[in-house]
Amino acid sequence: MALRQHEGKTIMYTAMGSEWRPLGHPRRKRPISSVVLDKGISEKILGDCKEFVGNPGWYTERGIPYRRGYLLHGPPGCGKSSYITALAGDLGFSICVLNLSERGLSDDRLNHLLSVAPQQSIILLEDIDAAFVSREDTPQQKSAYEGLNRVTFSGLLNCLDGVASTEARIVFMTTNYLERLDPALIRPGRVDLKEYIGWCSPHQVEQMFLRFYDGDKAPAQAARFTERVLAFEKNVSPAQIQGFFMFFKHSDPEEVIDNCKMIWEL
Ligand SMILES: Nc1ncnc2c1ncn2[C@@H]1O[C@H](COP(=O)(O)OP(=O)(O)OP(=O)(O)O)[C@@H](O)[C@H]1O
Repeated sequence: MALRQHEGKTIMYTAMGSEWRPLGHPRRKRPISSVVLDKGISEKILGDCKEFVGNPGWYTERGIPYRRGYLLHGPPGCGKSSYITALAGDLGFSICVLNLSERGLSDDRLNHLLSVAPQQSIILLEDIDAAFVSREDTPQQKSAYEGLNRVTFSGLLNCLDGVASTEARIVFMTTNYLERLDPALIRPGRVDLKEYIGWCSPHQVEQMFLRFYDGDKAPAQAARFTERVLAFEKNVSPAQIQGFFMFFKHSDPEEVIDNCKMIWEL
């Protein structure tokens, strides 16, 4: 009954004390095609996850813990969170969001939470760089973190290594700053697939346009829009383009093309 009620929806969980609670109402599944990534990236990650979820035997036969870690890195507003949400929907998984910087989240509590996470869920550790400083950072930077009741770096590594269960365990981490992460955190076994989710490529600009505008003229208009945007030689995120299209949502596509410099001004 509960399952049928949530069909077509993605449940987000947040940690409350030592348990997981649904965060708001289940969200309508976001189609994975609505997140426009550069060519091949979405297929690569989705394919990897499906392969993993569909082959428990491969892991047990080899005595390998049945878990897989992913890291999406890149600038803000390029679709990391949106993609993970859409991916969860596609897999029929829920998402357990953990904020490692949260005060009061000790190593023990983290360990417990990971072991009681709902079945068929993705564990999402967002902005993983904010929780820890790299071992190469200065003592001053490190001391800012001391004295807080928080997860320790080695505690997190232990928890990640210990996340083993008979069902598929998928952990996603995101960061805007790959270079700030300690190599120990992202070594194979903890992070098995790393993917850069970056500023829009020409392909993405064009696809974003086509998601908003249709009709016979749309392909030619999308090509012109892309050319104009690229002529500025500025980085642009899908979130910026989306915001721009929303601003012009009642306008004619030609007006949208003519005003594309506003992408960076809204
Ligand atoms: N690649 C994309 N395709 C379609 N929409 C996108 C894409 N990237 C971002 N958006 C839109 O921009 C907004 C912000 O995106 P999102 O939160 O997924 O970015 P993010 O990369 O996770 O950013 P941050 O690093 O700040 O967490 C969302 O409303 C989303 O719909």
